[in-house]
Amino acid sequence: MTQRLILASNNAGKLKEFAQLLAPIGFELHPQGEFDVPEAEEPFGTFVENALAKARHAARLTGLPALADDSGVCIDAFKGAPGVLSARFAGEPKSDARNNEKMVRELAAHADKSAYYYCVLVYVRHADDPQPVIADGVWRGCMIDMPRGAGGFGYDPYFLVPALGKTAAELAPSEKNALSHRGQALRALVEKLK
Ligand SMILES: O=P(O)(O)OP(=O)(O)OP(=O)(O)OC[C@H]1O[C@@H](n2cnc3c(O)ncnc32)[C@H](O)[C@@H]1O
Ligand SMILES: [Mg+2]
Repeated sequence: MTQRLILASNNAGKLKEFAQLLAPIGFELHPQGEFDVPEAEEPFGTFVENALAKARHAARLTGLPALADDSGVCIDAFKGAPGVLSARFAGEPKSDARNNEKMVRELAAHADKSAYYYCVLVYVRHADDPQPVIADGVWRGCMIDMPRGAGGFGYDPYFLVPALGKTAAELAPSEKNALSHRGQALRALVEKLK
Protein backbone atom coordinates (compact mmCIF):
# COMPACT_ATOMS: atom_id res chain seq x y z
CA MET A 1 0.00 0.00 0.00
CA THR A 2 1.29 3.46 -0.82
CA GLN A 3 1.57 5.71 2.22
CA ARG A 4 1.23 9.47 2.00
CA LEU A 5 4.00 11.31 3.73
CA ILE A 6 4.77 14.99 4.13
CA LEU A 7 8.38 15.91 3.63
CA ALA A 8 8.98 18.68 6.15
CA SER A 9 11.57 20.54 4.08
CA ASN A 10 11.77 23.43 1.66
CA ASN A 11 15.19 22.45 0.33
CA ALA A 12 14.91 21.47 -3.36
CA GLY A 13 18.13 19.43 -3.22
CA LYS A 14 16.87 17.31 -0.33
CA LEU A 15 13.49 16.87 -2.05
CA LYS A 16 15.12 15.39 -5.15
CA GLU A 17 17.22 13.00 -3.10
CA PHE A 18 14.26 11.83 -1.02
CA ALA A 19 12.11 11.36 -4.12
CA GLN A 20 14.72 9.00 -5.55
CA LEU A 21 15.27 7.18 -2.25
CA LEU A 22 11.60 6.71 -1.36
CA ALA A 23 9.98 6.02 -4.73
CA PRO A 24 10.89 2.31 -4.81
CA ILE A 25 9.53 1.61 -1.34
CA GLY A 26 5.95 2.71 -1.65
CA PHE A 27 5.86 6.16 -0.13
CA GLU A 28 3.94 8.93 -1.84
CA LEU A 29 5.98 11.97 -0.95
CA HIS A 30 4.49 15.45 -0.70
CA PRO A 31 6.77 18.40 -0.02
CA GLN A 32 5.31 20.61 2.69
CA GLY A 33 5.23 23.47 0.19
CA GLU A 34 2.33 21.72 -1.57
CA PHE A 35 0.31 22.37 1.58
CA ASP A 36 1.60 25.93 2.04
CA VAL A 37 3.37 24.94 5.25
CA PRO A 38 5.68 27.84 6.14
CA GLU A 39 9.26 27.18 7.23
CA ALA A 40 9.50 25.97 10.84
CA GLU A 41 11.73 27.63 13.42
CA GLU A 42 15.04 25.77 13.93
CA PRO A 43 16.34 27.40 17.10
CA PHE A 44 18.02 24.42 18.75
CA GLY A 45 21.65 23.46 19.27
CA THR A 46 21.23 19.85 18.21
CA PHE A 47 20.19 18.40 14.84
CA VAL A 48 17.70 16.03 16.42
CA GLU A 49 15.81 18.78 18.24
CA ASN A 50 15.54 20.82 15.06
CA ALA A 51 14.38 17.82 13.01
CA LEU A 52 11.73 16.97 15.60
CA ALA A 53 10.49 20.58 15.56
CA LYS A 54 10.24 20.53 11.75
CA ALA A 55 8.43 17.18 11.66
CA ARG A 56 5.90 18.17 14.31
CA HIS A 57 5.27 21.53 12.63
CA ALA A 58 4.48 19.91 9.25
CA ALA A 59 2.34 17.16 10.80
CA ARG A 60 0.39 19.70 12.83
CA LEU A 61 -0.39 21.88 9.83
CA THR A 62 -1.27 19.04 7.42
CA GLY A 63 -2.77 16.33 9.64
CA LEU A 64 -0.49 13.81 7.91
CA PRO A 65 2.59 11.81 8.95
CA ALA A 66 5.73 13.83 8.39
CA LEU A 67 9.41 13.22 7.79
CA ALA A 68 11.99 15.91 8.59
CA ASP A 69 15.71 16.06 7.83
CA ASP A 70 18.11 18.20 9.77
CA SER A 71 21.60 18.01 8.42
CA GLY A 72 24.81 19.90 7.96
CA VAL A 73 28.53 19.81 7.45
CA CYS A 74 30.78 19.61 10.53
CA ILE A 75 34.35 20.75 9.92
CA ASP A 76 36.97 19.45 12.35
CA ALA A 77 39.15 22.59 12.22
CA PHE A 78 36.05 24.64 13.11
CA LYS A 79 35.25 22.35 16.09
CA GLY A 80 32.20 20.99 14.26
CA ALA A 81 30.89 24.27 12.86
CA PRO A 82 28.90 25.19 10.87
CA GLY A 83 26.92 22.12 12.06
CA VAL A 84 23.32 23.01 12.83
CA LEU A 85 23.94 26.44 11.30
CA SER A 86 25.13 25.07 7.92
CA ALA A 87 22.23 26.51 5.92
CA ARG A 88 22.83 29.98 7.37
CA PHE A 89 26.62 29.93 7.86
CA ALA A 90 26.99 33.26 6.02
CA GLY A 91 23.79 34.75 7.49
CA GLU A 92 20.35 35.48 6.07
CA PRO A 93 19.02 35.02 3.48
CA LYS A 94 20.37 31.49 3.04
CA SER A 95 22.88 31.23 0.20
CA ASP A 96 24.95 28.20 -0.79
CA ALA A 97 27.35 30.46 -2.71
CA ARG A 98 28.03 32.76 0.25
CA ASN A 99 28.25 29.82 2.68
CA ASN A 100 30.87 28.16 0.51
CA GLU A 101 32.81 31.36 0.02
CA LYS A 102 32.97 31.89 3.81
CA MET A 103 33.92 28.26 4.42
CA VAL A 104 36.81 28.43 1.91
CA ARG A 105 38.04 31.77 3.27
CA GLU A 106 38.06 30.67 6.91
CA LEU A 107 39.44 27.19 6.24
CA ALA A 108 42.42 28.58 4.31
CA ALA A 109 44.16 29.24 7.64
CA HIS A 110 43.89 25.58 8.71
CA ALA A 111 45.92 22.57 7.57
CA ASP A 112 43.30 20.05 8.66
CA LYS A 113 40.53 19.99 6.04
CA SER A 114 38.66 16.96 7.38
CA ALA A 115 34.90 17.19 7.72
CA TYR A 116 31.79 15.11 7.75
CA TYR A 117 28.19 15.45 6.73
CA TYR A 118 25.60 14.50 9.33
CA CYS A 119 21.91 13.87 8.82
CA VAL A 120 19.20 13.01 11.29
CA LEU A 121 15.73 12.05 10.15
CA VAL A 122 12.67 12.22 12.34
CA TYR A 123 9.38 10.62 11.38
CA VAL A 124 6.19 11.38 13.30
CA ARG A 125 2.86 9.64 12.70
CA HIS A 126 1.07 12.75 13.94
CA ALA A 127 2.07 16.05 15.54
CA ASP A 128 1.92 14.79 19.13
CA ASP A 129 3.43 11.36 18.43
CA PRO A 130 5.18 10.39 21.70
CA GLN A 131 7.47 7.94 19.89
CA PRO A 132 9.10 9.71 16.96
CA VAL A 133 11.16 7.36 14.80
CA ILE A 134 14.75 8.65 14.58
CA ALA A 135 17.71 7.57 12.46
CA ASP A 136 20.98 9.21 11.51
CA GLY A 137 23.94 8.93 9.17
CA VAL A 138 27.50 10.23 8.86
CA TRP A 139 29.54 10.71 5.67
CA ARG A 140 33.22 11.53 6.10
CA GLY A 141 35.36 13.48 3.68
CA CYS A 142 37.38 16.65 3.44
CA MET A 143 36.84 20.14 2.15
CA ILE A 144 38.65 21.52 -0.91
CA ASP A 145 38.99 25.13 -1.95
CA MET A 146 38.01 24.95 -5.65
CA PRO A 147 34.53 23.71 -6.58
CA ARG A 148 34.16 20.58 -8.70
CA GLY A 149 31.00 19.12 -10.21
CA ALA A 150 27.47 20.29 -10.89
CA GLY A 151 25.38 17.76 -8.99
CA GLY A 152 23.99 17.83 -5.48
CA PHE A 153 23.52 21.07 -3.56
CA GLY A 154 24.93 23.07 -0.66
CA TYR A 155 28.57 22.27 0.12
CA ASP A 156 28.77 19.34 -2.34
CA PRO A 157 31.16 20.93 -4.90
CA TYR A 158 33.68 21.39 -2.05
CA PHE A 159 33.14 18.07 -0.26
CA LEU A 160 35.73 15.56 -1.46
CA VAL A 161 35.17 11.85 -0.95
CA PRO A 162 38.80 10.71 -0.61
CA ALA A 163 38.22 7.06 -1.55
CA LEU A 164 36.74 8.13 -4.90
CA GLY A 165 38.81 11.23 -5.58
CA LYS A 166 35.54 12.98 -6.45
CA THR A 167 33.43 15.61 -4.82
CA ALA A 168 29.86 14.87 -3.84
CA ALA A 169 28.81 17.14 -6.72
CA GLU A 170 30.68 14.91 -9.18
CA LEU A 171 28.70 11.81 -8.19
CA ALA A 172 25.59 10.64 -10.01
CA PRO A 173 22.49 11.07 -7.82
CA SER A 174 22.29 7.32 -7.24
CA GLU A 175 25.98 7.20 -6.22
CA LYS A 176 25.51 10.07 -3.76
CA ASN A 177 22.43 8.41 -2.27
CA ALA A 178 24.30 5.12 -1.88
CA LEU A 179 27.02 6.77 0.23
CA SER A 180 25.59 9.91 1.76
CA HIS A 181 24.63 10.76 5.31
CA ARG A 182 21.03 11.15 4.05
CA GLY A 183 20.96 7.82 2.22
CA GLN A 184 22.37 6.00 5.25
CA ALA A 185 19.89 7.67 7.59
CA LEU A 186 16.95 6.90 5.33
CA ARG A 187 17.82 3.23 4.96
CA ALA A 188 18.13 2.97 8.76
CA LEU A 189 14.80 4.74 9.22
CA VAL A 190 13.01 2.47 6.77
CA GLU A 191 14.30 -0.57 8.66
CA LYS A 192 12.77 0.85 11.84
CA LEU A 193 9.43 1.46 10.16
CA LYS A 194 9.11 -2.15 8.96
O1 LIG B 1 15.30 22.96 6.90
P1 LIG B 1 14.93 22.53 5.50
O2 LIG B 1 13.71 23.19 4.97
O3 LIG B 1 14.92 21.04 5.35
O4 LIG B 1 16.12 23.03 4.50
P2 LIG B 1 17.55 23.58 4.95
O5 LIG B 1 18.40 23.74 3.72
O6 LIG B 1 17.39 24.79 5.84
O7 LIG B 1 18.12 22.36 5.76
P3 LIG B 1 18.84 22.32 7.18
O8 LIG B 1 18.26 23.31 8.10
O9 LIG B 1 18.80 20.86 7.57
O10 LIG B 1 20.32 22.73 6.83
C1 LIG B 1 21.09 21.82 6.10
C2 LIG B 1 22.23 22.52 5.38
O11 LIG B 1 23.38 21.69 5.47
C3 LIG B 1 24.00 21.57 4.22
N1 LIG B 1 23.80 20.19 3.73
C4 LIG B 1 23.08 19.20 4.31
N2 LIG B 1 23.09 18.08 3.56
C5 LIG B 1 23.82 18.37 2.49
C6 LIG B 1 24.19 17.65 1.34
O12 LIG B 1 23.77 16.41 1.12
N3 LIG B 1 24.96 18.26 0.43
C7 LIG B 1 25.39 19.52 0.61
N4 LIG B 1 25.08 20.29 1.65
C8 LIG B 1 24.29 19.72 2.59
C9 LIG B 1 23.31 22.57 3.30
O13 LIG B 1 23.95 23.81 3.41
C10 LIG B 1 21.91 22.66 3.89
O14 LIG B 1 21.27 23.88 3.59
MG1 LIG C 1 16.57 24.56 7.67
